[in-house]
Amino acid sequence: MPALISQSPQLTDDRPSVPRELGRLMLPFATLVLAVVLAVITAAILTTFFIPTIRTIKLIEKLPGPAHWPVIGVSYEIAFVKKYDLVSWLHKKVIDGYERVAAVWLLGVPLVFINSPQDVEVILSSMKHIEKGVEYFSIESWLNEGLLTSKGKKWHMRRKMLTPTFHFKILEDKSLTMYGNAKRFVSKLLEENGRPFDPQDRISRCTLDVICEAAMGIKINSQEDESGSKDYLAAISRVTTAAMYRVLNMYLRRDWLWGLTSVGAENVKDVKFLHDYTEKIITERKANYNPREMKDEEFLNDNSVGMKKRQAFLDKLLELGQSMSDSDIREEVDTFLFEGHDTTAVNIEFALFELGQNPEVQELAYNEQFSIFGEDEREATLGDLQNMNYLDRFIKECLRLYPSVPYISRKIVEDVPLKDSLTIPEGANVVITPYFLHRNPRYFPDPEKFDPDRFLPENCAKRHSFAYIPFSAGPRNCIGQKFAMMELKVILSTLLRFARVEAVSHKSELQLATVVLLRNLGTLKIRVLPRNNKEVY
Ligand code: HEM
Repeated sequence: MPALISQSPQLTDDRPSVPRELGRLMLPFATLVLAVVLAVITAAILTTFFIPTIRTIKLIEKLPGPAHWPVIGVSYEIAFVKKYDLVSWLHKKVIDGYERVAAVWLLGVPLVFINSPQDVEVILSSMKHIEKGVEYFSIESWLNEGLLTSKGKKWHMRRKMLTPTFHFKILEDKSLTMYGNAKRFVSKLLEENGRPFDPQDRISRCTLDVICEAAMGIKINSQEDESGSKDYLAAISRVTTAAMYRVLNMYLRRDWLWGLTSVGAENVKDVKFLHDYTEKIITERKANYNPREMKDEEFLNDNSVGMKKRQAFLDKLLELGQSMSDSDIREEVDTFLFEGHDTTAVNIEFALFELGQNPEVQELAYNEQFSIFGEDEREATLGDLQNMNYLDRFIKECLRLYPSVPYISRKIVEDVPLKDSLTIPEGANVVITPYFLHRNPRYFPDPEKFDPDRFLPENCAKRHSFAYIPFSAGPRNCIGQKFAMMELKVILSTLLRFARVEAVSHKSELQLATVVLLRNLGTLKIRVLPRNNKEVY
């Protein structure tokens, strides 16, 4: 072989060598790749960037706020903020030093943080500014146009239709369901035999069982057998984390670009899984739902309008099957399954933590339970719940320090004049943060101190009613507020009656982060011991 090559040197020289040929092809190829990359980036920027009007830009520049690049604003900075640093970053940027409002730009979106209860009242009480802000795009592929994210006529119609499904008469009927699940929950905590553990997973399974049984009419028994909920809860955790990531990296707003990223690709699969999960719930309820059998539950006496038909949530949707498509029903089930279990779960986690941190508060709460039930092991009635004044204050204090929904926003559809000649212009994205409002020392002195007595009637009377808004307020407040308060009371009352919580983790270990809801990112361990050697069953 070497001889052959050396005998025909001209032939080899005349023909272009393979590397040189490749080299010549590489240049146009690289140019093409570069052009495609540039086109993708340009398309991403053009389709992602929100284009404000000159008027909006001018009016926003008149509002107080931190120094930042015009229009692009803090987008480059926020993309590098770690999720556990977001709370302190927001505090430094738009809360501290801004008693009323602070405006910043985020990739063309004018964000106006409203920090005073008086101004919050103007926005939340309005019937005009009821469309959700731009951040909600990040959960739309999952919740579509369910009640939380929908707007305009669709929202009005659905809200009117669904409000009666959370009427107190319906709730009264659900207290037994809640109590059964609460007892199962406490007995599962006691199975840990006083060892330190993180109760997060057990709490989520309990609240998921409650919402499935009480609102969807199906039993998934995930407290007994985690296989029915494990993948659902894991997918919820990933989907909410991905939503937060996307809000912080707003340039990933477009679905096509989002789908090209690894987080986005996983998110598409998770959303499909969550939709399949809720479809199974709907199919199961459809198969078992017999309107005739429900008669006693459905027809409840309402003194103002005579006999009125009231149904629990999913049955109402199924009854309207003709006017609602399968995907209409699914988007509401997705919304209520998530909102109905995760918001209460995160709050119960913080409540157990605070019971452990404050043994004297726990004793007062227990004494109240003892004064109502004594040694009796009967279930809690609606009347009992109404007599739990100290527990009510304890829950309110938990929701003050740890509002499950720490950040809400609205799209401003026409200029909003505030007092002292401040104007929030049309097109602004107003942000209201219950987390920071509830820590405003002007309304809650020594705000980090855990003190249920802040909610004694005489103390509440002195405070602006919009200084405390864990369930938001106005027309788009939480539709499940009464359900949530009742569930929190039933679960915590049952826990206090049969068990005692001891702290293991310290307050300094809290790692609060906004991941759609307010979550603790680390583990918060507690010990649970039987109260007076009482058996739960
Ligand atoms: C501790 C528990 C809860 C808290 C702190 C809470 C808080 C909130 C807040 C602040 C909003 C307004 C969100 C916004 O404007 O973006 C909201 C809306 C909503 N909540 Fe709750 N929630 C809780 C429990 C529940 C439960 C148990 C359900 C269902 C059974 C529920 C269903 C909803 C729905 C569907 C909306 C949207 C209402 C609308 O826009 O018309 N929530 N919630």
